[in-house]
Amino acid sequence: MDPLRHDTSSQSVKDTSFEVEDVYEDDELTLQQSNGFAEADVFSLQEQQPTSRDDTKVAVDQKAPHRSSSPTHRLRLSLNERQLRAVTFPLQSQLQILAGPGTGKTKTLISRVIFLLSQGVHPSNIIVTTFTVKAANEMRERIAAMVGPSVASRLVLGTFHSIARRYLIKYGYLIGLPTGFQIADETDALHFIQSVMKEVDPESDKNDCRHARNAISNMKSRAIQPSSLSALEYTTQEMMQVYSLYQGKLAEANFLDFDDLLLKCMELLRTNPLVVSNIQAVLVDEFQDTNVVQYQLMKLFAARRSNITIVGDPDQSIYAFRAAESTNLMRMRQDFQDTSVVSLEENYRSSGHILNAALAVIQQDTERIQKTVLPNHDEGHMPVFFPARNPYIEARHIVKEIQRLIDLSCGMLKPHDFAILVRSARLTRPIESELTKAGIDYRIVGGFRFWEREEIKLLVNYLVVVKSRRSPALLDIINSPRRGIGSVMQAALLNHANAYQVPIWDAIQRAIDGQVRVNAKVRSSLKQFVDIITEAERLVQDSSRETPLADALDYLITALDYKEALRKDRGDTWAARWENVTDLKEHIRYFCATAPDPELPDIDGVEGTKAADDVLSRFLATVNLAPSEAESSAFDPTMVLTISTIHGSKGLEWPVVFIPGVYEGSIPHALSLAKEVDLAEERRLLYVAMTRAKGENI
Ligand SMILES: Nc1ncnc2c1ncn2[C@@H]1O[C@H](COP(=O)(O)OP(=O)(O)OP(=O)(O)O)[C@@H](O)[C@H]1O
Repeated sequence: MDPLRHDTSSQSVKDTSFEVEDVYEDDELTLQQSNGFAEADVFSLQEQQPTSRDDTKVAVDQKAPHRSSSPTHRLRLSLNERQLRAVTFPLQSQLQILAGPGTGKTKTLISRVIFLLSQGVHPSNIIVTTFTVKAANEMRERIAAMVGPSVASRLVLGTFHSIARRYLIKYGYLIGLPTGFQIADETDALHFIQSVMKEVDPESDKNDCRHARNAISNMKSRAIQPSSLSALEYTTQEMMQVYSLYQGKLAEANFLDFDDLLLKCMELLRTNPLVVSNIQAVLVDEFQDTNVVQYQLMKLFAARRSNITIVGDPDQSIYAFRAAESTNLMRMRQDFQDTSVVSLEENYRSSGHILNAALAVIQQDTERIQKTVLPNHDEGHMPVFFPARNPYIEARHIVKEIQRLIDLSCGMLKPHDFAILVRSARLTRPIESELTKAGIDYRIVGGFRFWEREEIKLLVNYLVVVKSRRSPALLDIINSPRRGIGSVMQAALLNHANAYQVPIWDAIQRAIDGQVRVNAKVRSSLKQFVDIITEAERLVQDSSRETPLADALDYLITALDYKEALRKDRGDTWAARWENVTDLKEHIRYFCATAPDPELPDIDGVEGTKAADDVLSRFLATVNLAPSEAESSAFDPTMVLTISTIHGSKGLEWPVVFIPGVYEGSIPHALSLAKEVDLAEERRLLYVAMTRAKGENI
């Protein structure tokens, strides 16, 4: 048998007696067997189900001298009894690991992946979904530390969106998806909506467009198609028309928006289940925040063997505004009647007082399912409530406290041990200015994406247009940096394109050829613009170059005289902006040097497309799917404090956490006060924020 192809036979813990060497060619795993024990043996010891944690340790310790180097052995020692039970649960089962914050859900999920590998499941037959790209990267690193990077890199691990994209790249043709599709980010999607809204309702403004965008995305995350009858329960006839035209625009330009990635993948797997016939296990992190479509995708991924492990905490469901459905937990139990539930109860993160304070918040929700969360640590210090009269006093207090704690700990606590978690981005300004005054370095994550900075977005938009001339980003870059193609000229090009039903790019070409009336200066600017895009495209496609994408970016920066343009137009901020551009250059060089995810494995009986995923498309996809900051790593990371939105802090932890702006109108948000269900989500939000804190002594 080719070890790197899939075993399509079913497996269970009990019948998997072969050793890992038998299954993989990968050196990492076989090396780890050099002590003479198959990993499967190590874990199958757990099948004895020891009666207490101490018993477990004794049983393991007796064997320890023989296998102290085994990663799974080390892993097993670090798990408590319930975690171990969840980790070693039989294959071919459906398991919900439900637990409060800091109880080791993520750790347990990672350990289960290691367990599955030790049972002979090939990494490319395991799908693991995470909620963010950052979480996926961290998880892959932690798994790689135990089984080696080559095995870890073969896991199909990522967000639902990135996994869906990988399937569509390889098999999208089976549902008629043209190759080379691009992902429409929020700005692109809004552009498409705007052009549609102009047709449907010429009076519409930006707010209407945003409303339409949200309404459509909401319908898509419930798998409601423009044609479906039930749609009218959610929206109006006019909105359905906008939805339908919007889909047409996306298709015409060969774009998929974020929701489409999931919907198209669902269509692919429904009509061609063979493409996931190799999948032996599906694991889902942060299950409480999955929406209907993601739930369906999970089922489709697992269609062949129904081996599903999910971890979640209904109390941490904070994405209802994105149509996340905490009812998916019940749905799963209905769909899979044999679903087992393991609950973890010990909180290893927070000190007793922090945990109790957080529980006092969440327990106000009388509708929630009660569950036990017990502190594993001492009580520690009481959390502090500091009533501040205004945000400036609050910011000064926070920064003083940080300095005091660093001094008090004689430097044991460093800036990276602190996080400031905010309800919304606008709360950070006074805090940032106090931190700057105090000389404390900080990074901002979640909701303030590097990629959304103006100077970065512009260069990325150039690359988008290099990839796809039909991108709506074309109008964002045509006069930026300024080249005399102002709004009147742009409107003329747009009118021509609409009148002759041609893309704007063609209208530009026609203007250069003299078919559209423009003055000589504009013509020359248009020509210069077209030449820049064409040359950048040539460079990207030049396979004789080592780093064609990085070379194309360097060319763009030079051809646009970008440094000078920033200096001229961006006042005092130009130097900081130029630094970001330098970071982008470095990031792209690094990206070019990093190997892409290995291709999804070939499946017998179904042809996959090859080489559709060029370097520029891959880069643009990582930009679009990136959750947070790309930070310059020029400084000492321990000296950098974190500012994050609460939403962006999911799954993370710090010794000391500050939560500014906890007052009615902020948390809970003013818009949530009227409805109990919204209020409950606000409580969960505060609960998530509070439970990120470990306590200063931990
Ligand atoms: N059995 C254990 N023994 C010691 N420490 C543990 C154990 N299980 C988990 N931990 C530690 O507890 C902390 C929280 O673990 P983890 O992040 O996996 O929890 P979680 O349940 O996913 O948290 P959350 O849902 O709040 O993000 C981590 O520092 C982890 O290393």
